[in-house]
Amino acid sequence: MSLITVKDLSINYGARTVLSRVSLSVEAGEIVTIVGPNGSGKTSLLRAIIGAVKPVRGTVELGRNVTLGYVPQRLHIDETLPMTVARFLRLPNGAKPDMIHQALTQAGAPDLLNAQLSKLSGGQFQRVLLARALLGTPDVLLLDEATQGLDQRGSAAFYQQIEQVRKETGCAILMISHELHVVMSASDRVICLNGHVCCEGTPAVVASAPEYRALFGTGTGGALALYRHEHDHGHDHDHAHNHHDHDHTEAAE
Ligand SMILES: Nc1ncnc2c1ncn2[C@@H]1O[C@H](COP(=O)(O)OP(=O)(O)OP(=O)(O)O)[C@@H](O)[C@H]1O
Repeated sequence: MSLITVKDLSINYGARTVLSRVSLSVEAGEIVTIVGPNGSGKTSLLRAIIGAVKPVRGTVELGRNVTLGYVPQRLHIDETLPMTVARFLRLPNGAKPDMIHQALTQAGAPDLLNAQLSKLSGGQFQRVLLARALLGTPDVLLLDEATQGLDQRGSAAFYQQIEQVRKETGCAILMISHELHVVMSASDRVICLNGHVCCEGTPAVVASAPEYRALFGTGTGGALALYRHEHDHGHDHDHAHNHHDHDHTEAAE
């Protein structure tokens, strides 16, 4: 059984449909990356998986005893409030010091224990959020654009840490990223989302799919083009749509 099975999921905000009939699954130990333009419903999908958004259609099923760890896109901390990393990590469930130490070590930040949250750099803060998610010893780690605001070196280091976490803990990872050229190599599977699943498969398969190229262009410069691009490719054109090795049916547009 899959760790996560999303079937035919649709999400509306008011009258607006932001996700339409999305199906996907996450298997043990794999790294799956979701890419897609701004506003394509990536965050909404993760939030539906953790149960924070209620879908209007479809289901999210977790495998038996599967636990999720969630690293949000951003978290606002009151900067005037003095709080150490240790206290922040102890807060939700009263984690024990040795668990906190282990989680920080796995997140690549064992030295931050007594640092003040407000003094951390963006990269350090992301590692603390990662440690917080790891405290629950998750079977699947969900990461929402965890490297936003980091420079390229910082985000490459963060993704290396993620691969290290998978190696050490065996957990699966479902992450959102816009840094395609960085995550492509670190992903077993890529899902390209734009209100619906445009295409999915191994990084190589997705990179050469016409749906993906229509959104991202080709080459590493495509990541930038993504943010200027309107979703203007049709799904009833005469070019081939190879929806590789998965069984979802194309969502109605
Ligand atoms: N709580 C909400 N109420 C109303 N609209 C929302 C809500 N949350 C998100 N939206 C809208 O739904 C659409 C999808 O948002 P979502 O954050 O899921 O996309 P995204 O792909 O993660 O975007 P980004 O890459 O910018 O983070 C956006 O147009 C957003 O403005």
